[in-house]
Amino acid sequence: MRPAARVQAAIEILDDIIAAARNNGASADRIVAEGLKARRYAGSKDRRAVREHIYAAIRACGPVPETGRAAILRLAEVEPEIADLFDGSDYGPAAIVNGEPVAKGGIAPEWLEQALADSGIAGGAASALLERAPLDIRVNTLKADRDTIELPEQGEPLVAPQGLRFPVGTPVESWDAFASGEIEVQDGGSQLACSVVEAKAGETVIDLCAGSGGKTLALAAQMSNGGTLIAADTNRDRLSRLAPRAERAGAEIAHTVLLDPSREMEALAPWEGKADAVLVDAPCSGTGTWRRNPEARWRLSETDVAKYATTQLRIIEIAASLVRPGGRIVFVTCSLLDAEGAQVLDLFLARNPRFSAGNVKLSAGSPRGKGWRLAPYDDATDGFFIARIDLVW
Ligand SMILES: C[S@@+](CC[C@H](N)C(=O)[O-])C[C@H]1O[C@@H](n2cnc3c(N)ncnc32)[C@H](O)[C@@H]1O
Repeated sequence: MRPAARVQAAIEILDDIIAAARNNGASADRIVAEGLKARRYAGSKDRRAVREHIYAAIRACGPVPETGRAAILRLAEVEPEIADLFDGSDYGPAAIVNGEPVAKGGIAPEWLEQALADSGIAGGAASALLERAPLDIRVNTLKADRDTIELPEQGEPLVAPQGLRFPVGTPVESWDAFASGEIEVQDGGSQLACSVVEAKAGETVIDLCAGSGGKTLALAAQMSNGGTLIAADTNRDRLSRLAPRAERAGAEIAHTVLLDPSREMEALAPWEGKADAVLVDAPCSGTGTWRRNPEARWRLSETDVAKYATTQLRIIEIAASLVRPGGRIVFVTCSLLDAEGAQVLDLFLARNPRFSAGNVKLSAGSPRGKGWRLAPYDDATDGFFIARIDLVW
């Protein structure tokens, strides 16, 4: 494909991404994969170039653009060489017309940019939300150790005790150490959030929103495979992906429990008042993970954020009925909005006087309200709100 044809392909695929974002349709990743598959004539270099144009355009537009063409024209403001490819040639985009609509730049839709600013994320801190994320792994201490593991490439050690960082695109999943479960792909921030649980061998620990078990595996390693580790979630599909991962990682203690979304305690009754620690890695808007999923910001509404906050509070209250006196809850969201972090924590503490905010002992991040925050700009991790909540009496 000629460079101009690649730009036209990006415009067409962006049109589908924009329509899907407006109608809650398929994810950008899936649309890009399908759009490239449909263009059989595109070679691997073409595919890479089209994909890069698409994601660069998504990052360059704040609010949802009207069209794919307007999105690429916005990208051309940041990367002027793109404008030269609007040459009206065969299979390329038509020449630019004076006064043609160009999508708006910025970080996100206006209301969301404001909500982030109100939560202390503005300027460089806001732009950093859209930078490309590096590739982090966690060395699985059930099978190896960061100090002695031998890998095909040398990673940069992270603040997270077993974390290593590699450049984007490093094929870690094809390494022997991945197949044998010695390493897991996990953002450094996510590793730090797990470390706040301080899970120990012999304890009873519940990962209440386990999903496909990224954090469960880290907890099993913390517990040296000793004790009781429950991985619960309401999503059958996600939870079913945990078993093969746990097997590869040698996480023998991880036991899955599928929850009914409105009657979670029915399946969790055996652990009522018994857990030493409950991790609530709650569903959220994901503003802290836009580096990996920049189109997510086009799908959010203020109502969504309010709904997430309500769900988060509900799930922490479920966790509260699971911990034993002296036990702890670790509440985590991958969002930088206070509405899904510090404010939810305040509300929970106000409604549950037997609990108090505990110390988050991390060597990265900074305090936010009664909790802690990791942010791409300051900490070079995904964005997280993390709080420890202790059951004091
Ligand atoms: C942020 S994701 C968890 C990611 C996972 N902990 C990991 O590290 O890969 C939030 C999870 O909460 C689950 N969830 C939503 N409502 C829930 C509920 N009422 N009880 C438990 N889990 C719930 C979702 O299905 C989703 O998998």
